[in-house]
Amino acid sequence: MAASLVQSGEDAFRKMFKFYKRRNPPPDFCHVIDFSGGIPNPDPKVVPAKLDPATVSDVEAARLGLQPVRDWRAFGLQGYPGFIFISNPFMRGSQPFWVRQCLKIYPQKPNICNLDIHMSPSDTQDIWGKSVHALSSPPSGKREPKTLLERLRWVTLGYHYNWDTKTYSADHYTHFPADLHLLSFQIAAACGFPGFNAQAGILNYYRSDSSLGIHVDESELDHSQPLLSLSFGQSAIFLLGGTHREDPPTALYMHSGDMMVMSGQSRLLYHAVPRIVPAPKEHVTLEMECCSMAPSLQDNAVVEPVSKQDWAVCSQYIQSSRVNVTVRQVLGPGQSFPETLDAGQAWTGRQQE
Ligand SMILES: O=C(O)CCC(=O)C(=O)O
Ligand SMILES: [Fe+2]
Repeated sequence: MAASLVQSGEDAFRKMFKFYKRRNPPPDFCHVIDFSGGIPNPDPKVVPAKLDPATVSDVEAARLGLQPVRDWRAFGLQGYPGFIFISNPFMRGSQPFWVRQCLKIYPQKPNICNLDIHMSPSDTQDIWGKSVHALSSPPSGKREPKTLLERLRWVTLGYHYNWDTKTYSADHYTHFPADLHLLSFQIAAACGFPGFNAQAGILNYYRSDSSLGIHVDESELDHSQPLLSLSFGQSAIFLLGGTHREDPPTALYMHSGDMMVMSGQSRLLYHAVPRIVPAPKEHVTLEMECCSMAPSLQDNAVVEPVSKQDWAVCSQYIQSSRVNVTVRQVLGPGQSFPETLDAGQAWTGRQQE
């Protein structure tokens, strides 16, 4: 049985991935679980998840642009212990701040992005600044070269993930953004993981035809801490599989503002994003009302108002794109990288090959 699956190359996960990626004819999305709204056809797998509202005060949540934890709509999935889906817990008008951070701030140096591979640091120094003019101008009708922002595919934060060796290393670390660190700390605390320490982040930038292949995130050395995932902009079909690559997955919609927490037995599950789909209209228009947000902000808020100019660029970008942020704790308390995993040596070795 296993041999025939391997021969045909069509195990259940790959089959499902191809099904949802297909353009012609487009797939039927009727089996994709949608946690947003009232869940008109509740899927029997979906169960309410219990959070811990006492761990995050309403004031602390509001500083980050989050609703009080008791109002969050959180779900689990039968058969996936430790998986928690939080359906957009952001206060209306606060997503634009996080979108702006993902597009304008987090791609800045010393963070690392895909463009660094073929460009010099001075060329990738100011991706936002070099892109805003073209992105704010009305289309000229001519074929314009893509801006750096449009060519951005990934950014790494904190311990920078090495895509070749699939490792993190002690000597490849830069300061993790404090605002995202605090947001992650509070989300994890509400989900029963007090003390979560965001040490690495990967931002993925998806265009409408992008996808992300089947993988498991296992490079972190401490798997007792959850993996957090936040999404903004257009929606995605997310496939959540099992502990084996070929296990059949469950398909979920991930909309703007939605969060996933993969913990416990679900921390090391295979997953993939076969397709980006247009966001339901009301999600983007209502949730992204940024200019009405300013009066409701507290004095010590982390979330700041986004200027009209910045928002013009961000809103144009997310009309056809999705940004996903995964946040990871790499090391447990007191843990350090083993000597043998010195990525400096591993890296040199590869270059000499
Ligand atoms: O885009 C997503 O929803 C998933 C991203 C992901 O799996 C990753 O960055 O490891
Ligand atoms: Fe992943």
